[in-house]
Amino acid sequence: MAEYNRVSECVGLITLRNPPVNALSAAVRQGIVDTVQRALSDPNVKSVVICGQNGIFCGGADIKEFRSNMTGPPLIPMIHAIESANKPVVAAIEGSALGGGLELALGCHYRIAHSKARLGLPEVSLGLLPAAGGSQRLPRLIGVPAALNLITTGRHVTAAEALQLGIVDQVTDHNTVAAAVKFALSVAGRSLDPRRISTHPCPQQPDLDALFEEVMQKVRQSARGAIAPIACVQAVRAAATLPYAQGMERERELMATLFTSGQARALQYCFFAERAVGRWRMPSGARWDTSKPRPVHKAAVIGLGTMGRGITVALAQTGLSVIAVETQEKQLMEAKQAISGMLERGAKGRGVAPALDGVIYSQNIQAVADVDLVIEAVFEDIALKTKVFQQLSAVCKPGTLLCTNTSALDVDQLASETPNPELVVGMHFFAPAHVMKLLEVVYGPRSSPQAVATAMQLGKKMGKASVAVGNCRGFVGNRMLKPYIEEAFFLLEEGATPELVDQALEEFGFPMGVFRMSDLSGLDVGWRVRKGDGLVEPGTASGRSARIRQGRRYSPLGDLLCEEGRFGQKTGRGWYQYDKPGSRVARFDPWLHSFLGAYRAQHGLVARRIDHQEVLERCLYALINEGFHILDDGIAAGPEDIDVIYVSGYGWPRHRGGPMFYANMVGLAKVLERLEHYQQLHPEVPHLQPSSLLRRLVASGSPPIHKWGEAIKKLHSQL
Ligand SMILES: CCCCCCC/C=C/C(=O)SCCNC(=O)CCNC(=O)[C@H](O)C(C)(C)COP(=O)(O)OP(=O)(O)OC[C@H]1O[C@@H](n2cnc3c(N)ncnc32)[C@H](O)[C@@H]1OP(=O)(O)O
Repeated sequence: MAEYNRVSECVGLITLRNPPVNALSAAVRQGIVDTVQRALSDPNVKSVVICGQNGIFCGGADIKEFRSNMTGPPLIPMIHAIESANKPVVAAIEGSALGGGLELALGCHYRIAHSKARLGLPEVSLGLLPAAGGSQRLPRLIGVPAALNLITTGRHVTAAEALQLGIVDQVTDHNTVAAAVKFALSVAGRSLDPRRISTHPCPQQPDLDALFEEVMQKVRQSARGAIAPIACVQAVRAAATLPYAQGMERERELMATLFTSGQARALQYCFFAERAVGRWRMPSGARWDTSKPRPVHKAAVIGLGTMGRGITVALAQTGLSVIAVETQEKQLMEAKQAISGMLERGAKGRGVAPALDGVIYSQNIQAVADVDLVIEAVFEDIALKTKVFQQLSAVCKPGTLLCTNTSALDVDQLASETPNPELVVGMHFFAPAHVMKLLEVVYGPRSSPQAVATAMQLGKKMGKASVAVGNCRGFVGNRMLKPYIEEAFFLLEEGATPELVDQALEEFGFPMGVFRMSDLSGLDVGWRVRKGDGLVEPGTASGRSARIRQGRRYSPLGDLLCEEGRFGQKTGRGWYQYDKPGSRVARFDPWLHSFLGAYRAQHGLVARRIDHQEVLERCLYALINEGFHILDDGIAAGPEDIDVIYVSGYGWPRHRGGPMFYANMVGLAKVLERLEHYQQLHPEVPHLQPSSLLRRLVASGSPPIHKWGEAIKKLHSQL
């Protein structure tokens, strides 16, 4: 797993070999220990170069090993032996040097990077800290503020930034290993004392206490309950204030707490879940590895409202040519200006030229005749979308994929109105579409595997977490959101306040609770949907019957607020009040509280004390329960799909792994027991009725989440 060669007569070349990312598995660590020893004991070798095979230095510790009994030589003494070597050791960094990979490089005496390489200590995103000396060496090398920034965010830096920060000694555009070997020859015999980072003190920093206080405050705020970023600050503080050996001891203690934490498990689960969703499969048996995507060189977007503009930007930023169509001239001009601005700002942030020429604007749908794929993003109206799809079917060349950006409409119904339903898929983007990570790729029973593969590949190119899901009302994300929101409304009826519900959810880790989120997105959105469903009635009725609609409990609270013109932030009033329409700071609204009191009195409801635990259990378990229905229905292929959707699109705290992972952590039997408890109290609420899949999983001994797939298959085959 680490190959040894002597090159240029006197350079020992060690090559890490562990595809795909040369992770530091036990075998690789053993290989490094052995080959370093061999190089150091060979009198013909004057210096050593460490590189990785296949254009990648090292992706860090082997994350898969963390959940097993770790064997093999430990990283810290291995890196220490390299740093203590009496011959210069040079890291030749191509591709990535991340986590333990960068820590290994920091143990080397010199670092040469290819200009396209990326370096970073992303352990924080796995619920850990750089505990192979990284938290102690990096601040000594580049100073406390820069190290804090890198270690607490986990961000990857380019080779150019790494050079500027002083992480690497040289950047090359050519063969990195050749450059490193040449460099190693040039430094052979030089004193290595100044190159051993662990022996340096951290560069002086004025007002160290104030700096750490400020950073800790910022980190606590943005961490939303995650513990790793805080431990990272503490570890860097140890580097800044303690001798190296004591700093290492502190690093070890902090890591010991993180390593076994539920948060680390959750974050590592998210890492693998994000990769697992790319290996999609459909109930028909079609799969990612047997379905070839079509090439897409040219795409079109129809309708340039907020969503269409964001989608155009996201497509153009991948380098595709995009035809952007809007039939009204004024709207087309406004959209062109807005899209150009977004492209320019995006390009500035990424230090590249804006892809302004990549977008052609047109008022005429005929302009899309030769594109490979169209994303329709007109208003959410089935009649309008059907008309657009029929026009597209007539205009586009044969084989063009027709995608609809919808959050609610029936993709299959739309497909059935076109001559080639196999070419139709849904692409549910989230606003703003060029920023939000999530994309639900919705397939109907008639969508071809090739259409799904193409949409999934396009999503990946756009940098989205793309998840293939079946077609049903609300798809996965919004379908699960419905019971969550409804429970929040019921809690208000029973005595909670928007402040209490939001606080419980925000302490859990959501960036915003239900009501602040509803104020942000606009109460009228849900009102329109409920009206469409025939649920909204004039708000004069009172008593229990007014709160039962279509045979189930219903809370008209949201409708009543809308009748008052309280649509949220945009009107300056919603569940909270705002200084003026469009303001973002939610303030307590006495009107709302007396309205709730009057509402309860009118309906004969007596307010009771509701605590955070009840808020969490009712909102989250109702949402999770719907997730089990979705798995049972085959709408999502596995719990990872649901979890990625929730973490990347709905603000579910990543350090809690997603709703299904959370249920697994809490214990399926406990979730079932609490749902049964609330269902007994609220028999008129169907979404509290435990899903039969949840019951069956509990009855089969609550298998761990990675075995649910197997268990579901087995349970289905028994039906
Ligand atoms: C008490 C113990 C003390 C231990 C001290 C530990 C201190 C050090 C800790 C660490 O190093 S933790 C790991 C830190 N490294 C990372 O977080 C990097 C993770 N990887 C990536 O960011 C990316 O994979 C990449 C390296 C940038 C490559 O990206 P690319 O898009 O090219 O490929 P992917 O699809 O992401 O990955 C391919 C394949 O490889 C698997 N994989 C990637 N990194 C690791 C890893 N570090 N360990 C194990 N496996 C890894 C990934 O899951 C993919 O697998 P498949 O999905 O194809 O099966």
